[in-house]
Amino acid sequence: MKLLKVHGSGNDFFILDQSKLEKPLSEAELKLLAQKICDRKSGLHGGSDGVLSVTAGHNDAVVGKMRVINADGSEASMCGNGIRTVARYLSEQNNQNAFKVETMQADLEVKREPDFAPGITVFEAEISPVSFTAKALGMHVAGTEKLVNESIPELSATLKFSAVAVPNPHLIAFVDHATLIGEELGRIASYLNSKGNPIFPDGVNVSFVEVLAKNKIFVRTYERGVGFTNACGTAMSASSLMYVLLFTGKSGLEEKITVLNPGGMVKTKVHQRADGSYWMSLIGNATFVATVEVELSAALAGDFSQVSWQETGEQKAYEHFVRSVVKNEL
Ligand SMILES: N[C@H](CCC[C@H](N)C(=O)O)C(=O)O
Repeated sequence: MKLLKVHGSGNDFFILDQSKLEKPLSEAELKLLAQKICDRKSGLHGGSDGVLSVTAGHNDAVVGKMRVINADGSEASMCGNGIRTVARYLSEQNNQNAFKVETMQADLEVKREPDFAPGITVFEAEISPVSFTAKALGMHVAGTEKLVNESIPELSATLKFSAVAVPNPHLIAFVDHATLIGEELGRIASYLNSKGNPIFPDGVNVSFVEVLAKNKIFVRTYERGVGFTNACGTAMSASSLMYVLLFTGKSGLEEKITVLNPGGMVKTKVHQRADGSYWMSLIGNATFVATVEVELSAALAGDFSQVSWQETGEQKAYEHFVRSVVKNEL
């Protein structure tokens, strides 16, 4: 079975193109495969944040379909960093640079963009649909249908939170630098992703955001189904939306925002449609790290003793990009 090790801003995945398999995996196999190969200790070559399953799109205009399986085996409706890598994979498979990718709730536009630096292939992805409703978020906060810059005393006596689904659920707080790098994020996020918590019973991605300058933010995220990751594309998009709504207002629409994260940097734009709804553009690297071959039966058993791992050489270019370009942005 062939896999492709990829990352978007250091948020890493294995792409599994199921259209190349004799028989698609069962739901149970797909879940178990993610749990086995993603494990950071016992997984495939250091594991990953998740698996991106690619299959044929629902019609010719939609080049492929992406499903997102987190490292714990749970499925998410969207993955912003992941869809850029799937877009590049489908672009090279089909020799197209602009097309749509089917996701759980929408067919999303993707397109090739100019490289950020030598060897840094870049794609732009549409992040949509966006909803603030408690229902879309799976959120239960007493008497709260929409949470925008409000306190949640059960979580924190000081922080103010916003909740937005893009369409996966995000809880976001704007904080100072000490809080950004402190323990609060892990404490709050692990509680909200613990079994039986009454606020987000299905879990939630939690991000702390520091405003570094006008149209420049730093986003640190604890992801549902994964834990702390280098970056979370939907979180960076959701944080950009909240930055515009809470700090710049309408003048911030259509402006390019630089979003830094522990794994690197992306650019975002926030758009508003005539009907008042929002969507975002997420622009960032789609790095292919290695091509991988492993027997499915061995992978499902967590046996990675007979794996073929061929590095592409792109990771060196990415690390140079982070050292040179990204560090200068901080
Ligand atoms: N952990 C997320 C899915 C992956 C999203 C993230 N990796 C991204 O780039 O958007 C969730 O359960 O909603």
